[in-house]
Amino acid sequence: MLKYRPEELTKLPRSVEYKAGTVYIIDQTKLPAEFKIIALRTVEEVAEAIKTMKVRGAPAIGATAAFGLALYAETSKAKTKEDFFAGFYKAYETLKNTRPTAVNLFWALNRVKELAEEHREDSLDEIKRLIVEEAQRIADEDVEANLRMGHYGAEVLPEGNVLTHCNAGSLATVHLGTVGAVLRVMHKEGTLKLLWVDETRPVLQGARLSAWEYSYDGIPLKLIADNAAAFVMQQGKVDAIIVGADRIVANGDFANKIGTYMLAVLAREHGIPFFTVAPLSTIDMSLKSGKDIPIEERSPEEVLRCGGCRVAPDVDVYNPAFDVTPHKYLTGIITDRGVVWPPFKRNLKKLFGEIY
Ligand SMILES: CSC[C@H]1O[C@H](OP(=O)(O)O)[C@H](O)[C@@H]1O
Repeated sequence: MLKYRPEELTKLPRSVEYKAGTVYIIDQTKLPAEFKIIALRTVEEVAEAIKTMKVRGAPAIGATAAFGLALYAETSKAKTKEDFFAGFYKAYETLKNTRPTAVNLFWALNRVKELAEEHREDSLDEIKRLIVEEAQRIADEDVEANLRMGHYGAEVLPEGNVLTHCNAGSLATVHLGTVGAVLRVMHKEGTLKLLWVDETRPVLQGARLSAWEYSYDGIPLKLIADNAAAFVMQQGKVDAIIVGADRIVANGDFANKIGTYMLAVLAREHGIPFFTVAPLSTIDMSLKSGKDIPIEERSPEEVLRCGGCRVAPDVDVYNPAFDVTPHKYLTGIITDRGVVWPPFKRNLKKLFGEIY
């Protein structure tokens, strides 16, 4: 039973919206210094915003890409269906090639593409209308999924101090967050005593984004360097760890921001419950193991600089944006259809079998 509505859980606006051929996003590269909403008016601008992480976070990326297709549909000057679909597929490829790890991107793009193809015999105006409608539906469903996950997660996380990594908050989704929804419901219920926020080098999604959005909503938190997480756990100051996910595969292995695997091993060492939370649109049942997940490598500049200052000489850099945590370290997977417990391979298969 959902006790709270989004507006009772956060004062933030949605992270991405669409209106009449324009995609509006919060420019996350400007936070925390500046809260700025920017307008994206071409597919290329949408793609660039995803690539440069002006908008980031698996579900937010998916919804933004879907709105990119809506933007194409609503602004296309094509006179024939053949020309329209030629441009549609070009837009689809441009958006598909932005970032490789978060499966929500491909899930959202394919959902819109398949709908458009199913209605190829309809009028061009009807096809355009359906594309825009489906993109909006994807965004609205994300908010409802987050609301459900918030309630499910708050039921299973123990009362006390929670540690999180990166940002899987409202900014990483259309609204509320995945981790963010759980933390906000716990805060509402009085069961979240303190939130430990990992700064999350090199892009600092924790320090710049999580610290900003959770303090904005009044959640008590302490920001720590990534290297301090183990010490905080060793002092017995963490009662649970909850992180987002960019791709969960059929056996429960999952990709998430670099540094997640380290936390999982430490949680096991210290007997701390370790959860990931993600909607079904983040689960890729086509991959059997985490070894199959494509891991994005980003620019060396992200590591060579911090807060705009150069922090290292011009040396070789390895900058994987994600790592893969084996399912054996997971206590549970909080989804919008309930909590999935071990054995993950069997229970994920059962969950998807009941739905599809
Ligand atoms: C709610 S999914 C958030 C997920 O996405 C982040 O990656 P990035 O900031 O590179 O888009 C991170 O892995 C979060 O856990």
